Amino acid sequence: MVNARILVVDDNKSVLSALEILLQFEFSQVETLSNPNQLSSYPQLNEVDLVLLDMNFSAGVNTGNEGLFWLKEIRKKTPNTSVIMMTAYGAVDLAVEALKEGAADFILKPWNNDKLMATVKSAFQLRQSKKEISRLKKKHSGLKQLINEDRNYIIGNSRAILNVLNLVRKVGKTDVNVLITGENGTGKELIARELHRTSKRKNEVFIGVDMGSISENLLESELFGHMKGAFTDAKENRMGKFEAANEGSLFLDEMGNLSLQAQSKLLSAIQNKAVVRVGSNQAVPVDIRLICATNCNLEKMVSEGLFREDLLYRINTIHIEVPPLRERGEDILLLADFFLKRFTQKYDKAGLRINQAAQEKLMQYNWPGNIRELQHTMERAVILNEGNVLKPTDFILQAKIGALPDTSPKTLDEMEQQMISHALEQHDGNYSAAAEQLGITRQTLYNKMRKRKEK
Ligand SMILES: Nc1ncnc2c1ncn2[C@@H]1O[C@H](COP(=O)(O)OP(=O)(O)OP(=O)(O)O)[C@@H](O)[C@H]1O
Repeated sequence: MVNARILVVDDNKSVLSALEILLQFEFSQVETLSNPNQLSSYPQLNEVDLVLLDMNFSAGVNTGNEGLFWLKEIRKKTPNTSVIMMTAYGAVDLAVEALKEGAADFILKPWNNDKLMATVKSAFQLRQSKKEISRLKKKHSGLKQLINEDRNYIIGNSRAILNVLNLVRKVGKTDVNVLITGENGTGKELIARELHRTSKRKNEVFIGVDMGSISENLLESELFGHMKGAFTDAKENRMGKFEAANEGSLFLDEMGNLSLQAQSKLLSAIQNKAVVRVGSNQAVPVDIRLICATNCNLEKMVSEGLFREDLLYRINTIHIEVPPLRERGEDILLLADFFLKRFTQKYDKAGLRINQAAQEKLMQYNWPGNIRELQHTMERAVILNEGNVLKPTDFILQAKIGALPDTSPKTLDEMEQQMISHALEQHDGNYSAAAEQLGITRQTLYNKMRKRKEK
């Protein structure tokens, strides 16, 4: 028994009862109606799965117009309900017209029971498939929204970041491939998301792949997908990131970590605008906007034979360089404040602020880990602080020597700056104590700090 609600509309009572008896064998709910005028107020018509509708109601009239009229009415009221037309006059042109108006199928009277049942069942299945498609479409668009959710804002007021954002706005609208370079933690992924958000693909997905974290033997299947049985763990067919990003943007991070073999496979996918799943020999076309990122100098890698020049040429139609945080001095406090707000909210520590000396400390540090390091530093400070004020000692800035660019002072000026920072840090931002340790007056220390800010 199929769980479906079916309504038969015909002014001939014997047709109604014959069809009711027949259909009840297969369908759980069969209802009948002899007057189509009652269709407009029929209870929960939108929950009827299928209507079997006569084409001619007024005695002696057989143009089919009445049936077509009621077909249109039903389609208007409940577009998802399937309608099968019934007529004793098998005019083909009438059938075609009804189908054009959206009827699911056509039955001729007198009907053959088996044929009628087959027609009704397949119309019902079609309706179920349409319902499923519309449910999946809704789910798909909900998922896309979730994936693209705008969780991150690009904070910054420095000339350097404003230039980058300006370029993003210009390039975002186009469909060109973009290469984003910059040190770790400078915000390359955020820029990539912004490019997607400002593009015409913004309602499609943004798929990110960290090329550095995928092992060589899995890379091809991750990017291009695989067929069931292609290798031991391939238990079923799976699409890769290229196919998943179809019509959207594909962000390939850590491009400098790709082996030459992987580079050549990637190049062929980009050139052909198609991928071949591992274990298949069929090319699947893909339409993606490619955004790549790296902290490596790919040009240098090309000259050393470590990166394919033709691949570099393909991926860097536009090159965006994201500046390190130390070159965006005026953004440090802006970002610190942004993260302070985020983490005081997250850890329920409203009212926490950063004092002047701590601000100096943040300003003077050179942030080798860039914005990610600042973000972690702020989070740690907010978690560990037990008062209302974040002081220099709350900020543990311990750049690991190996991971640091060379920060040893190269000029007298730099050495002085480091000594001042160190003294302030040791004395928790207390200017008098720091000045005493440095063997200068408090005023001289102030003057030096002021001059430094003016530079
Ligand atoms: N301008 C910014 N405003 C606010 N948050 C930022 C900004 N730039 C980066 N961030 C945050 O800093 C963190 C690091 O950024 P992101 O991951 O984009 O850097 P990345 O350059 O891609 O790093 P990696 O090279 O390590 O992949 C993220 O949490 C990001 O949200």
